Formats: sequence, structure tokens, C-alpha cells
Amino acid sequence: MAEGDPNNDLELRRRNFKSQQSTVQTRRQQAVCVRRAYKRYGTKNHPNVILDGLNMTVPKGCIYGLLGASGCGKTTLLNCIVGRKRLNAGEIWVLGGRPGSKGSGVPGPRIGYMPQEIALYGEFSIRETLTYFGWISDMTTEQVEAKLDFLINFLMLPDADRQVKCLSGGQQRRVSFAAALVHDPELLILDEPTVGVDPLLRQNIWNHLVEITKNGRRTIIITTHYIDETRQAHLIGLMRGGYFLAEESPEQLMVQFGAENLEDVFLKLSVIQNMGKRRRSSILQGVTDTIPIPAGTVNDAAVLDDEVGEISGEFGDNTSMSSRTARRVSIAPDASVETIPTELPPEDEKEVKWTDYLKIMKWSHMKALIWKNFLWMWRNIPVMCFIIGLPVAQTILFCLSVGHDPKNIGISVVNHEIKYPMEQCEYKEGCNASYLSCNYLDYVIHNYSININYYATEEEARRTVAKGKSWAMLVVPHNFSDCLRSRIDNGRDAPDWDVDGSVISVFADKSNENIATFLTRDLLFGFEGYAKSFLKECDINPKAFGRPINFEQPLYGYGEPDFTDFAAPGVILTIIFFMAVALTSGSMLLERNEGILERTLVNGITGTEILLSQVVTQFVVMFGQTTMVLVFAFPIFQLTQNGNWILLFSLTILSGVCGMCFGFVVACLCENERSATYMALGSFLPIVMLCGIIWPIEAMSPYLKWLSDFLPLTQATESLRCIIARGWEIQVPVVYYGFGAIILWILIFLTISILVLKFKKG
Ligand SMILES: Nc1ncnc2c1ncn2[C@@H]1O[C@H](COP(=O)(O)OP(=O)(O)OP(=O)(O)O)[C@@H](O)[C@H]1O
Repeated sequence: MAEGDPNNDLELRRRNFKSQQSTVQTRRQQAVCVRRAYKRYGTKNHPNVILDGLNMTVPKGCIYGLLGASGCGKTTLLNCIVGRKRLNAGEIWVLGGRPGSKGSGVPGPRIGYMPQEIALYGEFSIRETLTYFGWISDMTTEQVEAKLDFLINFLMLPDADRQVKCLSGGQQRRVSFAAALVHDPELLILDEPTVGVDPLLRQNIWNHLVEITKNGRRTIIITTHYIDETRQAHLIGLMRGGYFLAEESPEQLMVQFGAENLEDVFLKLSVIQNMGKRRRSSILQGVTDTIPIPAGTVNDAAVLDDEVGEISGEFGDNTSMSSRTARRVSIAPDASVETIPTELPPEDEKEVKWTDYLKIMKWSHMKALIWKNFLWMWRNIPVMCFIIGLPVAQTILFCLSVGHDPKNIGISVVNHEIKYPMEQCEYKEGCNASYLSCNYLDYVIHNYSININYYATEEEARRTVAKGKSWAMLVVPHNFSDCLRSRIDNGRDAPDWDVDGSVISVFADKSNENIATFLTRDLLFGFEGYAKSFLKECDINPKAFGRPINFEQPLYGYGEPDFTDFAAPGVILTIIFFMAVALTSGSMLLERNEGILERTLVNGITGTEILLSQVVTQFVVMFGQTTMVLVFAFPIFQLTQNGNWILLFSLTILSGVCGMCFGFVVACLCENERSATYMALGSFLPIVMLCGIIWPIEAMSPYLKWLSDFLPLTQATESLRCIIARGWEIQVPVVYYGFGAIILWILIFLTISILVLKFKKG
């Protein structure tokens, strides 16, 4: 094979891997082993490098104190160890496997994680909190109960039935500590557990940590700002500038630096680092020499083998200062990836069967999550009442305020038939009534909600319209009644002046399209109605002078079109959809931002399980909301409902489920409530405008109409309209398209959120 041949290179690397097998095995025998970890936030071009070639070795059975200034990257490192964040380059083994890989058990109940934030549900009691964390770690209630008394006594916690939100900050931190301890994990990761804890209890906690690591089966990584309390740790890692300045036993470090306490050591190391004279950190020398590790828990020979590998740079390691410096100089944000072999030796992990991939959830996890969701609701009854009451209030407001005829529209009339103000316009019965205009106006007043004010001159009346005090001016000509009679009597022979003299002129303010439309309708229909009654009084067939077009009883709907009925389907679906978006994204972001979600995920709960548990709980809420909204809209406010109740109910529920899934997407994509609000609000108006909710989609431009067809609520709104207004059943295409489209969107949103949850890690 020629030199430089890629196959040749691959063969060489394979051989190297074989020779490194023992090194790799050794690393996997540690509780945690991190090699050449490189982690940055920000973009490739503007990276904020947090871990920069960091090596860390935590043997099984030891307490490892992780120290460093605030913001140096301790939490980031811990998040990578528990599998919640990914390195940009480098390797991590935790309890023998790769965090996050199938079968590694990490994240999972093998780990107990206490994050920096309290990350607990304030409404839960101590007992409920520990039960929840016990259940998600596969414990039974009896096992939790058995552990509860011990933890309460040991951590000096108050009564187990006290709610977490009623505890002091220090007590809350101790409950959080208890939640990490409850399932007796193999690896306990504690991010500043002793903040706000009094010295006596802090000592107790350390004693307990020492106690549980004695048998060599438990390992603890602990970060703290109280540097000197880590004297009791077996090993400490002093972190600065993205890597460890030293990783030794505390005693060794103090002897080495001739310091009286660890703070001095840290200061001295920092000064040395600043001077560019970094000392070589003898990673495992200290471990094998100074830590009283129980026999059999660490393979000494292997450790030495590992050590040799490290020092000789066999596996590309860099603990010697020169190699570290050389590599650190050359490391570019992702160039480091190239220096890491992409093909790693086969891992000795639990064999994963293809059927494992089908197990998307564990019943014990689902039980815990659903119980927790309902308990949260039960503890927040006022919030729940608001959540169910809000859509009802919105429906009531819609029914009361939208689609009804405008009332008391004022118009100004100048009636030249009478001598106003000396003479008043009054209704006179009979075919020979003198002022037909007065009869017509009287008919309008009594049949429509129109207020008439009379004026003597056109100037006065016009001024009222110009000043916005009236919506129109009507001018009745002098001989209106006579001319109208002549027109009826003479028909096609009526002289022009009679035709012209029988016309009432309307000068309207059409600045408000809706009011102008209603006024036009009332004046025209009013005249038609009055004319019919007048012709009857004169024994003339009204049809002779009526419109030659007659609207019979409609096939669907009522004679008078009602905008409330038109808008109701879309409005109901929108209310349920967006309430679900707000509720789901809000509750998920709340959990995430308080660190509870992160903690739950570290315990081995999967994103899919969280989504499914939310689906179950939100479904119940949605059921309540939908029932209330439909009861108020139809039986109480009497909106048109000629269709199948089951179809109406199921389509409304489906729109809620669709909103819930969209809420998942929002929560997965957005970092905080503010961006989630922007995203939800940003989608609200396009959906309302483009889905044919407030205006028929037939009125849209063809391109927008095409776009509208693909939006989640368009087909569903049309389908619901056909169900309730036309009484159509599921076999009609328009109806089942609505169901199909919304189910398709549910699947799309669910898939997006599962994919984002899976791939969006640090
Ligand atoms: N999600 C993130 N996006 C961007 N930067 C981040 C993110 N998380 C942390 N950082 C930055 O990374 C650095 C290390 O943060 P980290 O929380 O790991 O520090 P820390 O050592 O745990 O600090 P402390 O002791 O104060 O908790 C900080 O400068 C922080 O601002």
C-alpha cells in the first residue's frame, strides 16, 4: 500500500487502537474519565471556549472536589459528564460507558445529580418530592418511604409533609440534596450542595459523603466555593482557563506548594499559570499514591498502564506541559476534532437490540411524570381555574361582542314634505296617507335599531354627519308621496319628474364599512318591507313592485346571514389551539428554566416520555376547556349547531392537541419565556388572518390561498363550519380533510419537537 493511502492510514490507526486497548479499558474502569475535552459556547467564529483540552480522572470510590472560580466551567463540565451537554471534541467515559449512548445507563438512575439551582417543585411536600425522584429512579414507594426518615433526620429537615416553597433557602437546598441521594446512586454529582448550609450540617454532609464512599461502590464529584471544605475529598481538581491546573490529593497539593490551605495552593497555581510556567499535573500519581481507594475497586496495573499512555502521549494525550502548550497553541475551535481518531475501539457496553429502539417509554417513568403533573395542577387550583376559565371568558366575550348588528345608529333626516319644526313627521294609516315618507321612516324606526333626528335644512343635517354625530343624511323631496303614488299608478308611463321626485337621497359617512353596510341594508330592506305593507293597504299585489328575485328558505343557515356563526368555528378552534400553545410552552419552559427538567433528564427520563406525559395531562385540561367552551358557545349563547356533537367535540379537541404539539416545538426551540411569547404571538396573527377565521379564504390572493391551505387551522375551520352549519358527516371530503390535516400537523409538530429534544444538546 502506498504511503499516504487512506486505507493504509486507517490500518495504522486500527493497530494503534489495538495497542491502546488496555488504556481505553483502564479509562473505562474509572468512575469518570475525561480526555482532551474541548467545549465552546457561541459560534465557530466567536467562540467562548470553556473547556480547553481538559483531562480528568475520577477513580471509583473517591470523593472528587471540583474547584475553580465562578464561571470557569465547572457546571458545564458536569453537564457533559451527565450526558446533558456534548463536547465539541474529546472523550468522556462515565461508569464505563459513553454518556448518552444506549445501554450506558447515563443519564439514568446510576447517577444522582444535584444541580446548582434548587430545581424542585415548590408546591410539593418533602415526601412528594422524594417520592417523585425515587419513582423516576425506578424505586418503589416502600423503598422511598424507607429512605425518607433517614434523609429527614440526617439532613435535619422539617416535617416530611411541609411544602418545599414554605422552607428556607438552606432547607430547600437540603431537600434538593436528599432528592439526589434518595436512590443511592453509583455516581453522585453535587453542584455546590453546601451553599447556605450551616457549618455543623456541612460537616455532617461531608461525613456522610465520606461514609458512603467507604465501600468503594459510590463515587462523588462535588463542586464548591468553600475551597477548604474539600480537604476531606480524596482528590481535587483545580480548574482554571479551561483545564486543570492540578489534579491531586489535597494533602499532596499542600505539601507540594508548601501552603497551609488549599486557597493558597490555588492562588499559587494561578500565579504560575499567569506567568506561563504551568506545572505538569501528575494526574494519576496522586491518585494511586495518596488516595485510600478500597482494594479491588481500581486496577492499579491498569492505572499505571494508563499513566504511561498518558505521559508518552500514546493516545494523543497532553498532560506534559510542552505537549499541552503545543496543542493548545494549535487548537482552533473545531480543528481539534481532526486530531481525535474518529473511529474508536469497540466498547464493552451492554448489547443494544433493535427492539430497544422501539421502547420509547417506561411505564414507571410515565406514572411518575403523570402523577407529578396532576399533583402540580391539584396544588395550583386557582391557576387551573384560570386556565379553564380563560377560554370560557374569551368565548363569552366573542359571543357578546362579535357579529351582532350595530345598535342605535343615528341618522339625520331633512324631510321637505313637512314643514319641520312647525310640523312633525307622524305615521298615518291607510292607502291615502298624506306623507308616505313619514310612514317609511316610522317603519324603519320600529323594525331596525336606527335613531332619527330631524333637521330643517340640509346644511344643518350635513354638519351633523361631517362632525361624526350622525352616520347619514336622508333628504326627502317635496312631493315624495305624490310622486311615489304616480310611479306606482302609472308604471312605465310615469313621467320623469315623478320618477325623480320619488327618490330619497342618502349622504352617508362610509368611513366605517361595517356600519355603512348595516345602514344600507336597513334602509333598503326597510323600504321594501314598508312598500309591501303599503301596497297591501292599497289592494295591490306587492310582488308587482317588488324585486324580481326572491330568496326562499335557505338550504343551510338562516335567512339573515350572521357573522357570529361564520366566525365561531375558527374562533373556537383558535381559542383552544392557542390556549394549549401557551399552557404547554409555558409549563415546559418553567420546568426547564428552573432546572427541574434538566435534573429529570439526568435521572434517565427521556424527552419523549416528558412529551407524552404532557400530552396526557394537557389532554385532561383541554377536555375541560373544550367542554366548557362548547357549552357556552352553543347551548348557552345559542350559536348555530346543526351537526354531529361528537365530530364537533373531537375536532375541537384535536385542535387543542395540535396547539399542544406546537407548544412543544416553541418550548424546544426557545431559550426563555420571552422568545416563546414572541414566537407564539408571531404565529397567532398569521394563523388568524390566513386560516379563513375572520374572512373567507375565497377573498385571498391565489398565492396566499395556496399558503393558507397548508396552515394547521385552515382545513379544520372549514371542516368545523361544514359540521355545525351544514350538518355534514365525516364521510364528506371537506370534513375528513379537516381531521386529516390537523392530525398531520400534530405528527409534524411532535416529530419536530422529538428531533429537537434529541439533537439540541449543549
Ligand atoms: N448555555 C450557555 N450559553 C453560553 N454561555 C454559557 C452557557 N452556559 C454557561 N455559559 C458560560 O460558560 C461559562 C462557564 O459557565 P459554568 O456555569 O460552567 O461556570 P461555573 O464554573 O459552574 O460557575 P459558577 O461556579 O459560578 O456556577 C460562563 O462564562 C458562562 O457565562
